[in-house]
Amino acid sequence: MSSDATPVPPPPPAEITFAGHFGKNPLGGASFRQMCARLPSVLGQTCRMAWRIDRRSVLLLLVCQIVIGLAAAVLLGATSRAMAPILGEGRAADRIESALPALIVIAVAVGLARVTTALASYAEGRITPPLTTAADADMVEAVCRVEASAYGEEGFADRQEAAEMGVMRTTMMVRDAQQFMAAVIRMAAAAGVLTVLHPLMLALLVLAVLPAGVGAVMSARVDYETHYANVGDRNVRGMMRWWATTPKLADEVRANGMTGYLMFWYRSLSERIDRRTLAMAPRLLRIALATSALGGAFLLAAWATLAWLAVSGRVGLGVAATAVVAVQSSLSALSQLVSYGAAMFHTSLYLADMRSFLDFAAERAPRRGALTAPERPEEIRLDEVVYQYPNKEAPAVDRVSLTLRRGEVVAVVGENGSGKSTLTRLIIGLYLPDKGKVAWDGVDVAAADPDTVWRRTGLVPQFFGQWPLAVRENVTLGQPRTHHDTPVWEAVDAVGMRAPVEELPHGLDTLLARELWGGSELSGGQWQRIACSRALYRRPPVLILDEPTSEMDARGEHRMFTVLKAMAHDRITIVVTHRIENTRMADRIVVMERGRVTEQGSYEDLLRSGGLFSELHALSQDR
Ligand SMILES: Nc1ncnc2c1ncn2[C@@H]1O[C@H](COP(=O)(O)OP(=O)(O)OP(=O)(O)O)[C@@H](O)[C@H]1O
Repeated sequence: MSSDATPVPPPPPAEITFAGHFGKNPLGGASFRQMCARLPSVLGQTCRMAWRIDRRSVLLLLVCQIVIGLAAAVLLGATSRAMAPILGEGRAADRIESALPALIVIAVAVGLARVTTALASYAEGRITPPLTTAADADMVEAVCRVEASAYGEEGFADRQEAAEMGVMRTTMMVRDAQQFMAAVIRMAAAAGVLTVLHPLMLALLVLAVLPAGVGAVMSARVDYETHYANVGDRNVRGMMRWWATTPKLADEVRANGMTGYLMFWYRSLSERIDRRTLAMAPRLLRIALATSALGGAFLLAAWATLAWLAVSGRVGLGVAATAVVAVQSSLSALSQLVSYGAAMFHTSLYLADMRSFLDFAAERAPRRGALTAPERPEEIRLDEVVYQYPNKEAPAVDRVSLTLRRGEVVAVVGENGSGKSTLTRLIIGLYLPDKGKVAWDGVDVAAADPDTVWRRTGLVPQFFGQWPLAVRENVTLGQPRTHHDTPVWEAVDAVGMRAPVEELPHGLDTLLARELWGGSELSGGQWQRIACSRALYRRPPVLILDEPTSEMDARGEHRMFTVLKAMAHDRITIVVTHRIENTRMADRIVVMERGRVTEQGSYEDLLRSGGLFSELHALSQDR
């Protein structure tokens, strides 16, 4: 029986899986043969990626592999030649002397193999870091370049998380491929020698190692299944880790007593991930035991066959001794082949996720057309514009027709969720309408190169970046207009931030990141002023401010609107605001309700009309 006195248990984290209808486990229907068949394509993919990065190192790596293989073959041949005199009749000194040429060849082959192995690892070390950097940069760029609407698609974040694993695996893929190739070459050399001795030996050896190969691939499969089941949870856990530990939210977390819940939540999620991982352990153990037992039995048979061949006189003692070396060598090469083959197969699964995400992102890169947005648009016309977010029942913006003119300041007001922010994003082409048209001086934004549109826009969003960069870059966003700081100071002045910036330890050079060594922090309102200065610095022909003064003091707000008004004559300015008093400065006010524009007009007109605007105004006065 629960009562108000018994503490209510905290809710556990929601169950999240990557299995939404866009996520498809590539292992779902793959057979063992199909999986093995992936290896050549992974090898090819690795080669192509590495070739693009550093051809000389790839060539060096290939030459090294061939030399290592040849050295292994020469070593075995020379061992066979040395064994005959060493195991023969006569004085020890004479036997060693006649084996000497072969022994020297062995020493040279061993030395050569060591040197080339070192060179191969040097070449691999040169390829891997830039390869990983390239894969990582490709990922970041792919995400930065997609249409903003793609972020809302189901499975986007989970697919991205799965793809990140592919980026991490690139750190191992060249080494795995190199070791795999080296094993193939060593195998070929040893197998050649063994086949000459007795074909049965080779067959038995393959049988001895094959179970381990099957086991490694089966284990990789189980491991990937676990990874796949955990992708969603790991994604959320990673995000939650940031939210729980970032200094930006430290006050909220502490003062609201949330630490306990966050830790419970984090641990529950981690334990759920661990439970899935541990549930796989018995399966992995069964695979390991079965395959080791089978492999051991076949290996025993291989040694027994060799003993039988030697005892029955079918091969000489010298040949049998060489066979021992060849068996050992091919056994280790086969094990290497199997374990790196499995590792490559494993990597291929993650690379497939990475590839599929990059393709998914490429399909969502803007493909709008080659029209150029006008340099300084005279008017932006919205014609029956409709936009609905994925998985939403109703459009956020519904059949809106509106004309915005240069020199005009338009204020957009309306209750929370009425579609104001979405409307501003449609005006500047961040989203494209599902129906209807947004045109800048007649140029359809949906058919214009988005870069030409965004070169002409400045946006202060509700949630703006507090970039861990210097003050200067926080204003210019890395797009300086001049070699000197005059325009930066103008933008800083316009929002009343000169004195606070001058008081910072290094002025415009001060790093705005308290977490980083030497960084400083601004207050919430000061950050918002900096965000506004960014938009002013750009001097854009289309300026959009979404609740730009929500955190500012009265002086800052007054200053901001005065500046906006002063610079409004040669641009289209749109201000979204909840402070009805602020709309006095606008030439026109647009009122939104449930995605529709229900009223338009001047401050006085709307007050008189008795609609939602006058109601909101009355509420704002009723304190
Ligand atoms: N990224 C998104 N994905 C899905 N739905 C969204 C997204 N952004 C907004 N919405 C939905 O679209 C509708 C309009 O949201 P919008 O942010 O445009 O409203 P708003 O008028 O700016 O609200 P506020 O005054 O709270 O800022 C809301 O129902 C909201 O839930």
